[in-house]
Amino acid sequence: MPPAAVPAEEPAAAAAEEEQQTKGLPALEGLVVGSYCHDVLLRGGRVVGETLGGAAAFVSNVLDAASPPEASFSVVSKVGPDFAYASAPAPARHPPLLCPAPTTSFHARFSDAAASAHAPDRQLRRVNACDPIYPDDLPDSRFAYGLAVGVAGEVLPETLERMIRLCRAVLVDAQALIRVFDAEGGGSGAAVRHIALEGTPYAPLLQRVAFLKASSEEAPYIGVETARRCCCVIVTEGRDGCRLYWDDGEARVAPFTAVQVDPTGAGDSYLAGFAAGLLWGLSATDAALIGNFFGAAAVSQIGVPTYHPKMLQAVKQILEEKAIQRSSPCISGNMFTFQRSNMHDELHAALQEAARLMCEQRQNDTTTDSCD
Ligand SMILES: Nc1ncnc2c1ncn2[C@@H]1O[C@H](COP(=O)(O)OP(=O)(O)O)[C@@H](O)[C@H]1O
Ligand SMILES: O=P([O-])([O-])O[C@@H]1[C@@H](O)[C@H](O)[C@@H](O)[C@H](O)[C@@H]1O
Repeated sequence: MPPAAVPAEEPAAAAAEEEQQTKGLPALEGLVVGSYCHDVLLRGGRVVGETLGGAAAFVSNVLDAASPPEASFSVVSKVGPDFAYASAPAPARHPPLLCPAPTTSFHARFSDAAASAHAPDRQLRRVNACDPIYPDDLPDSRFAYGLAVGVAGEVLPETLERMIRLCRAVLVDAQALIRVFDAEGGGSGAAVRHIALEGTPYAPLLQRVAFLKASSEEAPYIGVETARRCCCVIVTEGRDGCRLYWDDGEARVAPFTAVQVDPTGAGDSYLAGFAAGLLWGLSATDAALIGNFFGAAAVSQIGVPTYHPKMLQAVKQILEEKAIQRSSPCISGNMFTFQRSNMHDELHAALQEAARLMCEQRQNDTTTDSCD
């Protein structure tokens, strides 16, 4: 596999220039690109939740909670004048860019049928779409890592291309690349479908991406066997955890127990937890445990979760202890380590204890409504 963010066939001079530009970077600064949205959760035709959504909201929540102290990040997100989460009581913590178009909005319909771990758990309709994020909307700075996390096609191919130029390593959520939106149906919004990644303008960029994450529902559209030759592919499998595929290896990573009340944001929180794990210096397979942990935390609450301070303290302590064993954060190095380390099982067991705190918090919670 080539070094994470350097394209295999890019001219040496351009690669050298890019390397030069990324020297002197603020150690672990990140760039999150994707818009916030309004989520309306429906069950049996009844609204059971209205929340802040968009991968950027879930991702920034996890990065704020779990990144190492020296790591900071910027969010590039667009919303309209109707954005409902600009101020208290629960504002989006990283301010978005304001556009004349309305805020992107999704209706998520949950079915009553018991879902298997791999069945689609919701039908999504996009009701409003804000403006795309253009390359010029990105800051003129260099970043250690970037997360491309669009939900409504807002991360344009040229925007992803610029992210790849600005960031040493880019992690991409497949939902930013393969979603298409059918024609609006009588005010009820556009149905969300997937198309094959191959043949889209994003496909040639894959070899310059470090990690591509897809849910098991999205995985058939990205073509895991082809994609793993370009970058490390992560397939999340709901309550079964996840699998990683790189060019010459693969790994299954065990999940954490959770009481699922709302699956929204699990994939987003997973990706941010995974990135945080890399920032702490873990190998990809070990970092996937942090992804699984925050995925489980996301399904335990409706909307963007709040983390119990005791639980967060426990997770940070675990990561600090494990970080003592790291040589340098993988994300700021040239190469990633993929294999599980010999502390993988120990890390899982320690996080399982923190997950237990999360379940206790949930049991003490008086909320009775659930989307699941
Ligand atoms: N019911 C669950 N119990 C425990 N962990 C879960 C559950 N659902 C999701 N997760 C965690 O969140 C990750 C992402 O969830 P998944 O449903 O696969 O993604 P998406 O939200 O994109 O459909 C999973 O890999 C797993 O680690
Ligand atoms: O649940 P998940 O796949 O991680 O991500 C979700 C998106 O698929 C959805 O479009 C958006 O409205 C949610 O807020 C959330 O970002």
